[in-house]
Amino acid sequence: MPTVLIVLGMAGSGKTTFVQRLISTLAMMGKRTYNVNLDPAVLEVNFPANIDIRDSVKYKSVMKTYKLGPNGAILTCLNIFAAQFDQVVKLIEQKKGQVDYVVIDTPGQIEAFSQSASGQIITESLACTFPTVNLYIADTVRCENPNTFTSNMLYSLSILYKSKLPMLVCFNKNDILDHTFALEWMQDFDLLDQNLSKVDTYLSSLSRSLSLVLEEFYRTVEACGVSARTGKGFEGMIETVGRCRGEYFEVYHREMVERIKDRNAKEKEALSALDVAMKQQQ
Ligand SMILES: Nc1nc2c(ncn2[C@@H]2O[C@H](COP(=O)(O)OP(=O)(O)OP(=O)(O)O)[C@@H](O)[C@H]2O)c(=O)[nH]1
Repeated sequence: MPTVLIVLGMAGSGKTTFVQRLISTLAMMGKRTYNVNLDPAVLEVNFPANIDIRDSVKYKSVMKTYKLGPNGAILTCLNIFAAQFDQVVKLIEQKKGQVDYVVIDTPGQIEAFSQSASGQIITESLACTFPTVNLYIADTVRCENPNTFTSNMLYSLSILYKSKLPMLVCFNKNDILDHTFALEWMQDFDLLDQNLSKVDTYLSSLSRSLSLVLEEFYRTVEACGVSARTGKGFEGMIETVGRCRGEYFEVYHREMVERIKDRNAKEKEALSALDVAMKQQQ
């Protein structure tokens, strides 16, 4: 059964470069990948995509037809694609004996996928069929600012809660700046606090209060440092993905099946109530 890796991160964090490096590292390790591009607005896909959202929905014509701006058009393309996503799952299922990893690149604007209904539908469709792990890409250089570090941690926390799937935070661009400080901040609140007081603004005191809330999250989540540009840290990261896959089976899968069962039962109940109401009206 292949492991699905959903690559998410803020604009410019290096998602696409990361996906390219991930695919090439896995190939060098003798692993077979099935690659999916979910960014409808990208001009060129710089990795060998087996499925490309742009083959099904045309971003420019969606913009024109529905008179939408760039973000609205990305959301609409994802909605259209999510409605046919069961076909993508079927395609991957057919390949499951020939594939070790399914690698998914998401749109540049993180919220278009991570906070949208279509993103949730796509994630759930994959995760109820295959072991699925979210890879959150954070820009290490930007995280040097403790407020930006906290924003990234909050964002990944919100994705963890929304998707209820194992999460691996990858501090990218560690060829420019070593990521060890970020791992230390995740383990040592006092150290982060000292750094927050160096940039003492209203935002820092908010970040400080939020950091206490985040302590539990830091205990749950896996984190590592990588450079998508040089490939540094990728083999270790792939090893950690293996642990996350284990967690999916031990913790997350059972909860997901229960959640889906519960939702289906509620939908069935609502439909039969609607049926009764319509019959009474006739
Ligand atoms: N030094 C260095 N630069 C990197 C690394 N990863 C990505 N970059 C650079 O960061 C910039 C953004 O990278 P992308 O891969 O386009 O990032 P993205 O998150 O996909 O960007 P959008 O999809 O446009 O939001 C590019 O200039 C990359 O060359 C890295 O590990 N090290």
